[in-house]
Amino acid sequence: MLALFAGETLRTEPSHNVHVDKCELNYLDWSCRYQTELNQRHYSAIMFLNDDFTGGQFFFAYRGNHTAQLTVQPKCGRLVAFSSGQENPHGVKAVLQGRRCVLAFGTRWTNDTRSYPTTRQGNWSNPY
Ligand SMILES: O=C(O)CCC(=O)C(=O)O
Ligand SMILES: [Fe+2]
Repeated sequence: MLALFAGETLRTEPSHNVHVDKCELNYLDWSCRYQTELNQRHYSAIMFLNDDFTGGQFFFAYRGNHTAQLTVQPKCGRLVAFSSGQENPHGVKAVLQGRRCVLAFGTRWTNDTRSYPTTRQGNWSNPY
């Protein structure tokens, strides 16, 4: 059953599909394709900037499917931080009403100062 409150839109598709920040997921076998790019993320964080909307929960998904394992209710000032690899597939449920604002951080912890190509070249590999 789906309850709809005043002003909400009927929307069920996620606002942000389940994904992994560090790599591109192949949804057929949930394997990861890594980029050898300097912008590859190691750690991610999301800061919620408001909570005057409905829906839009952040969730960590079970590996291998798109359902929520752990849901985080957006709250202004709340920070969710996690490592960016395959261990943390996540997404955002449908925003039903209002505007959802977040600040997304991505960090890369490495002493590696080599420069990497900024475009995908051939097969991707994980240098780490
Ligand atoms: O908006 C969010 O809560 C998550 C966004 C996200 O997962 C991302 O930018 O990679
Ligand atoms: Fe993400």
